Amino acid sequence: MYVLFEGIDTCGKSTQIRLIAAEHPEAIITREPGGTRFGEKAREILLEAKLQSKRAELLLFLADRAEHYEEIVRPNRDKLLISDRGFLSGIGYALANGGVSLEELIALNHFALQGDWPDHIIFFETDEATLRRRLGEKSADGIEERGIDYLLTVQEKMKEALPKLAIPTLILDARESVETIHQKIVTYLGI
Ligand SMILES: Nc1ncnc2c1ncn2[C@@H]1O[C@H](COP(=O)(O)OP(=O)(O)O)[C@@H](O)[C@H]1O
Ligand SMILES: Cc1cn([C@H]2C[C@H](O)[C@@H](COP(=O)(O)OP(=O)(O)O)O2)c(=O)[nH]c1=O
Repeated sequence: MYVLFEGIDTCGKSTQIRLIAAEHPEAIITREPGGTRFGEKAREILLEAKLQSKRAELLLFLADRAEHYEEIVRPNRDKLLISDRGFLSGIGYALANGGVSLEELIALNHFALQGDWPDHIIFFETDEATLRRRLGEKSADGIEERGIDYLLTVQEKMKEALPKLAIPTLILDARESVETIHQKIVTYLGI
């Protein structure tokens, strides 16, 4: 079962993944960008967010995704496989950057993932006040430095894309307690 944890920065993805990892030592936990040797190098470049071409940035995220699929997802498809971000981030951030349509992004991601979409998406929705507070408590990487409005636009783009993807999705309110959210995820996934 291939599950994406999705949502903008600080919505609580890593916190929830850590709880599942502790309860399920057999789970394969991975992330995008990253998760492979190539991916960790790509991640360093991508998080600096210094590429001048948004297209180059998008293609590097997609190259990371294709390698991640081949090395991590495909061989572990039948295990509990949880990824901290995946192609929904790919779509949301790229739409917020502009210059590419949702239809093009679906086709590009279909290519990178060999048409093998995740089984479920766990989507965390946050709000401006929570985002502001949580971002204030951590040091920003290059992408986060693009600002609050940018991240809220990314969230809107992800929400708009979800119905077009037809992937079973659990939508969570990021403001709820860590334990409430955890229980909702465990019940939804049946794990
Ligand atoms: N449900 C929650 N309620 C309050 N604080 C939370 C909750 N989930 C996560 N946090 C806190 O918010 C911050 C960002 O959480 P994190 O899991 O790292 O988000 P993400 O992986 O989505 O960037 C951390 O300081 C974390 O402890
Ligand atoms: C997977 C992916 C991530 N991103 C962005 C989202 C994040 O800002 C960054 C990954 O950072 P990361 O530290 O993994 O996210 P978080 O702060 O939520 O823990 O890359 C894209 O722009 N496109 C993509 O395809």
